[in-house]
Amino acid sequence: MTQDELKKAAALAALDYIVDDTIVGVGTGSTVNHFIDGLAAMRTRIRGAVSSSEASSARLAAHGIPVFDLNGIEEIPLYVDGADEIDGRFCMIKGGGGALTREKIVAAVSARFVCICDASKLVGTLGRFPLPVEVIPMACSHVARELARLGGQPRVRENFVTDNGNLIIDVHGLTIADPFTLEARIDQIVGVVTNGLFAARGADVLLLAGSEGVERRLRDAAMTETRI
Ligand SMILES: O=C[C@H](O)[C@H](O)[C@H](O)COP(=O)(O)O
Repeated sequence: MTQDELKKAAALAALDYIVDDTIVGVGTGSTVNHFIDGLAAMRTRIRGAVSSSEASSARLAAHGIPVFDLNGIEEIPLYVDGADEIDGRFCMIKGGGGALTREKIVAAVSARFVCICDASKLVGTLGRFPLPVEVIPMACSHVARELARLGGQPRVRENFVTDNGNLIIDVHGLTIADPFTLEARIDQIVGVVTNGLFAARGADVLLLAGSEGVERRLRDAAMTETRI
């Protein structure tokens, strides 16, 4: 199977987690696009979605799925999103598509985070994928210097502006042994909006697609594994 076929398999497995008559939290990226396309067939069973990016909102709307403003929503039972890397503790690097801030916001108010990935995303230690950091434009040089002090090689993402009108610095060369501490440390740098480490709010369920099928891993059940 190609990587895209694996992404689709993981995405479609997440449809089993849909709760009828609720609002679904929807992430961003090529894996999530398959989820949105699958969700279209179930749109009469849900009230609609809260989206983490303009791109996902447009795709949801094109399928006739209502997209709600998060501020009007009290409860999101389920958030479905991909990741650039995920480790054994279900901490993730996200933001390869630049949607990390809205993703982190929607994930923060969702009861359950289901991460959908092809098997290449599972790593022992986070950091091979450059860590995205969203920054206020006027603080870009300051934040880059601070990130270099933490041991990374910061590079401003070229020709890219986030949905929030900010810039992304991708930090290369990090070996992230303690994602919880690093996430909090980077957030303390003045000018940082969000960083792409999702440790404090990691995934609850991982749907990992490989050549043998989609493996479901649960963080809170001592890494129980079942084939589905
Ligand atoms: O900003 C983008 C998101 O964090 C994505 O979930 C992440 O980059 C994974 O994307 P993809 O599903 O395209 O590999």
